[in-house]
Amino acid sequence: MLMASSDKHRQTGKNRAFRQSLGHALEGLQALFHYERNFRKHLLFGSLAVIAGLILQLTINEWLWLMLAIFLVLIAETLNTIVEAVVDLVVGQTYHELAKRAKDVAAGGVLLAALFAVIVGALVMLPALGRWF
Ligand SMILES: Nc1ncnc2c1ncn2[C@@H]1O[C@H](COP(=O)(O)OP(=O)(O)OP(=O)(O)O)[C@@H](O)[C@H]1O
Repeated sequence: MLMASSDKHRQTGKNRAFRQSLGHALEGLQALFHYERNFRKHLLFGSLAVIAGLILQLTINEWLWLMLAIFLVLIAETLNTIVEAVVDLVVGQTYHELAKRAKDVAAGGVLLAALFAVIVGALVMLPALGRWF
């Protein structure tokens, strides 16, 4: 369930300038961080992986895989949040089978991305740990 955020200017039309588009995109990231516990959790895991990568001195290829895995999870969280918001907007508190399917599928997408991140994490970190010791 998502919390509604207030739009100070109540804009419903198109953004007029790049700065305005960027501002709204940053507001979106702020909302993700503020309202989505799972997004914060994944951001924390991603940050820990980056710290581990710095300590283990990953190669450029290992960094690329790690960044792909981290951003994939965060983007999946973003899509999951969009689905939750739109479903809640459409059905509100009403139970609906399609609302359940949409939210469960969105959550499944996050799970797939998280599995990919665990696999990449293991494939990248284990050899790096081997080199470190
Ligand atoms: N309107 C609805 N109709 C039917 N099932 C729903 C509905 N809203 C939520 N659900 C079910 O409850 C689950 C949790 O929904 P909720 O909106 O609370 O997600 P959430 O806990 O915020 O998810 P996440 O853990 O991904 O942040 C959904 O995955 C779905 O199975």
